[in-house]
Amino acid sequence: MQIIDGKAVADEIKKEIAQEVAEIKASGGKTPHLVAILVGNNGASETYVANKVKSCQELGFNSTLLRFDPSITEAELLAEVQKVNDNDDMDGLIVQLPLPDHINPDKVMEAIAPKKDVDGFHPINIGRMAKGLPAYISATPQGVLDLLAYYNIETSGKHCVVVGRSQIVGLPMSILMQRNTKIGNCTVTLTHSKTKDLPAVCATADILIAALGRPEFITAEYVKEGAVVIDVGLTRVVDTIKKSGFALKGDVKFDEVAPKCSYITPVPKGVGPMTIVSLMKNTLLSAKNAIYQ
Ligand SMILES: Nc1nc(=O)c2c([nH]1)NC[C@@H]1CN(c3ccc(C(=O)N[C@@H](CCC(=O)O)C(=O)O)cc3)C=[N+]21
Repeated sequence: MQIIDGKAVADEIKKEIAQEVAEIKASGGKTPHLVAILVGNNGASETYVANKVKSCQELGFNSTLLRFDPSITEAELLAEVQKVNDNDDMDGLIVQLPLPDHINPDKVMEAIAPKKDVDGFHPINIGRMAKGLPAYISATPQGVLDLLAYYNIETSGKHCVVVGRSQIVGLPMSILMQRNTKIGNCTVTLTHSKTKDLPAVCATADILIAALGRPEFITAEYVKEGAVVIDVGLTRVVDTIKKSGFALKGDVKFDEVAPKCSYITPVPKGVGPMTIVSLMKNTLLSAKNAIYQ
């Protein structure tokens, strides 16, 4: 059994990106600029956005954090998105989710110019990704692909079971794993809350990707001997012993599942750090006009 070290892989890729950005700057090219919009003050969102801004600083990117009060109207937020769309210096825009209930996230995602949609959430990018055309691929699924590639994990012909059909992880993950690409060519089963006999279905997986958002839901009975298990879950659970008052839990009950696996990602330091790296990579692609000319 091998534990996939997402943090170490992320750090290595970050070094490569920083090197490339230094070269771009030295030759007078465009410094990548990522803009993050944060509405309200959700504790977890604060941490994630702070991590993104910090990564920009480490890699030599410019970054702008636009914070808005939770009372901002949908129309006002859409106008703010438009301002970023119209600003040629700004290469990438992410609007941190979740948004307050009175704002429709789909409307906001659709308002972001596809060429600045480094989250890969715009219908154009999802459609282009599904067709195998150049597109921004959403950061978490891209991070999972990069981890599988880094560890030379064979995917072709394997049965991949994805648990969870979210627009930002489960659904794109299932599309990516079946594509005719180096990491791909899986037979994919996308499971969700209405799936019958979920433990039995999961137990047929060569590659099991857990992205349902329920802490420690995937126990040993869901896992086949020798499977590759990728844990995308990240839930804050109250833990009064911890200084922060919470512990981070994945969707997989690590201690009982790990002994059965060939490879497994931990939480934290698994998929999470790769998500941020993917976002940085997409922002660099945007600054280079590599996806949209
Ligand atoms: N528009 C938008 N784009 C996103 O990409 C997006 C989002 N909204 N909303 C929330 C999710 C969540 N997400 C994470 C990013 C980094 C870590 C990460 O760095 N995790 C560290 C630990 C972080 C910690 O200590 O809390 C780890 O797993 O080791 C986790 C989760 C991006 N998201």
